[in-house]
Amino acid sequence: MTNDAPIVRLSHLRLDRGGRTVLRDISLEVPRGSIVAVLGPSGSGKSTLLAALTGELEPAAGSVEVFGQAVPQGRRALLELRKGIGVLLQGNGLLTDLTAAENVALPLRAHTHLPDAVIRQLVLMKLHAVGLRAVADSYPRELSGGMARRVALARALALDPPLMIYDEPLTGLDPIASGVVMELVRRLNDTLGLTSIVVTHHVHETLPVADHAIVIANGGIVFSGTPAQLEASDDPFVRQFLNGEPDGPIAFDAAPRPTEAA
Ligand SMILES: Nc1ncnc2c1ncn2[C@@H]1O[C@H](COP(=O)(O)OP(=O)(O)OP(=O)(O)O)[C@@H](O)[C@H]1O
Repeated sequence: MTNDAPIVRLSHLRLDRGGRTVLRDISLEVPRGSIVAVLGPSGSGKSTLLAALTGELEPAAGSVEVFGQAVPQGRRALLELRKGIGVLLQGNGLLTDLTAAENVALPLRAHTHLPDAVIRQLVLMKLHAVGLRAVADSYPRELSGGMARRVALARALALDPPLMIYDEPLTGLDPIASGVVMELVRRLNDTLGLTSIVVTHHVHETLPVADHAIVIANGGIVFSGTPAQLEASDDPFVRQFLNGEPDGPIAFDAAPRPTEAA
């Protein structure tokens, strides 16, 4: 792929789950080096969109390209693709009986044949990148929530993936820890030359570090533009979402919605 080709390209994508259309006509290009925020209320389909990026969910229509290629369907090709995508899942997913360093080493042990001493050095570099080299030998229970999230981030970076996906990276964090994590997301993106997709309903913490934002609601994209354009939008969907209002044009899960899939 050429240098200016988008890292991710979604084209008229439709995603179904459980016989129901969750998202329809989703088109998005994520340029190399950018941070794109995917925003939307609970149940709007953010995790479903991520599942399509990692190949867990096949498109019902349209296409998903990552690194200039359609997301493959074969197991082996998918594993290869996923090595290039660092995922920070909701929660930390740290193994509690392993130290921070041992947690960060897991992907290196699973996917490389590097000697232990080299793995240790790489792990310390990743922990240094998130400002936590000093806690390499601490266990997750000895870390604050924000520190544990950063260790999980170091683990997601272990294999030097060009694309990072953050799924609700701020869940359970206080405002200060949230600020630290989001600044880290921006700094790592820029210093390591990454491209990042941040899926979240934490709009106000995420917009300051994002280059582009989309809002999904009612099964589709209701906004796509810069954070400044989002803040200035007077679209009723956008205003309802930004202000966290229960009543408005965004239908929440309790309301039935038409399906294409059934
Ligand atoms: N495996 C599944 N089978 C059937 N329906 C599903 C499945 N997973 C999700 N859904 C439905 O798809 C819709 C979107 O869910 P999704 O988890 O993608 O939303 P979300 O925006 O990530 O929500 P949250 O912010 O609460 O995590 C919901 O209505 C959900 O009930």
